[in-house]
Amino acid sequence: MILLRQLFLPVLLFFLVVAQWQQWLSLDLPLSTLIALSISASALALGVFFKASRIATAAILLLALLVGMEYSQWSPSGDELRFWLALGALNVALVSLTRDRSLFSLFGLALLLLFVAQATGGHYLLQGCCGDVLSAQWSPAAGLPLVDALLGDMRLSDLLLWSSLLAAVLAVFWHRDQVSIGLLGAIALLVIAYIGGEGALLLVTTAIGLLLILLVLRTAYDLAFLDELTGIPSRRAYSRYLLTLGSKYTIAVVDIDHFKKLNDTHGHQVGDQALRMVAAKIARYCGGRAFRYGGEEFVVVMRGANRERAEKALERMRKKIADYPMGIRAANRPKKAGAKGRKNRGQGGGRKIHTTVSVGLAMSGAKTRTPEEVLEAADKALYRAKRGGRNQVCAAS
Ligand SMILES: Nc1nc2c(ncn2[C@@H]2O[C@H](COP(=O)(O)OP(=O)(O)OP(=O)(O)O)[C@@H](O)[C@H]2O)c(=O)[nH]1
Repeated sequence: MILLRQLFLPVLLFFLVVAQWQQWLSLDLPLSTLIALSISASALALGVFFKASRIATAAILLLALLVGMEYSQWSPSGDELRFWLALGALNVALVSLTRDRSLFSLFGLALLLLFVAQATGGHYLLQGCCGDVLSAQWSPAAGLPLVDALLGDMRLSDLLLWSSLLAAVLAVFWHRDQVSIGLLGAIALLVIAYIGGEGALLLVTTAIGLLLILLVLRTAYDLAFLDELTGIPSRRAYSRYLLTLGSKYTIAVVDIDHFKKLNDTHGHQVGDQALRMVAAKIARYCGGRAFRYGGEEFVVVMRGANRERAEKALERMRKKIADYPMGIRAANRPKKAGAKGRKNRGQGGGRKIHTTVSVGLAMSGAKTRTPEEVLEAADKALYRAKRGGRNQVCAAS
């Protein structure tokens, strides 16, 4: 597999050179087709590069559709085009339901083989024996009026298309991530091509290619700038955000109290759970931008240097965290579902704990001109909050 991964790009380039030389591929195409092809190929390359295999696989399907249209002698009827679009949409939905795995894994190769088998099988079936199947409609089934009403006017391709939309919606609920939302968007665009026919195809494939590129870039951005554990922006994002600040701003440092004790008493998993809970509350109630600075420390940046407003927001945030009863997960929590598993899940035997935070804040001003100086002043204020008994907000004097 490693050899395959390393040889992928040279082999692809070699194939392109040979294909051009042998005139299997011609670049003598309309500009709009070349643009659509280049955008889809770029989405594929970015997907492979950033290991976003679901996006890369969707790009492969898109390229297959474009290449099929442009390079084969195939000029599809309306019914045929709708069939291929619906089959493409179904495969995108299938990809959306899977997890990101390397394209060069056995699973990735099996998926590619499945696409090739579908393309060849479908092509020969439609050209050969079974072209009629495309225009065939549902024949009423005895005693099933609801099914008849639902499937009444549907052709095979309609059924494939609606199933793919349904599967993609399921994938969104299952994964709850932006890739599955993006792939649902790609299927919605395929629906437009399905309705618009050949005239809409190039525009739609170009739009899907652009959507896939944006999706890879967004995923890469999140990898670089979001904290993996808590999901809020990381220290790197904080450094970037500082570059956008004007001269008046407030920085607060938020630190979880007695976090080492919490880890020692309940274990690191519960510690992580507390970090996630606190991060979510800070992001929601802090009144500015929240970042995980490192360990159990967060920073909040607010535009403007209004001490009263900042203190009010941070005090509310502190109280929300202190009042939140966090149900702790039992270390011996059963993995399998079942009556016992359900009873203990998320409860740690029914126990709730309360976590508190201490906050120090400082504003930019005559003595604190740079963000580093403001952060240092906020850190000193935090130290006073800890010394003063924790679970409080202190402002730099
Ligand atoms: N579970 C978990 N623990 C972490 C993580 N990062 C840092 N820690 C722990 O955070 C603890 C920080 O402890 P201290 O700096 O002594 O602070 P504290 O116990 O909160 O004490 P005070 O700040 O004085 O209230 C250490 O035990 C670290 O192991 C993490 O990502 N997950």
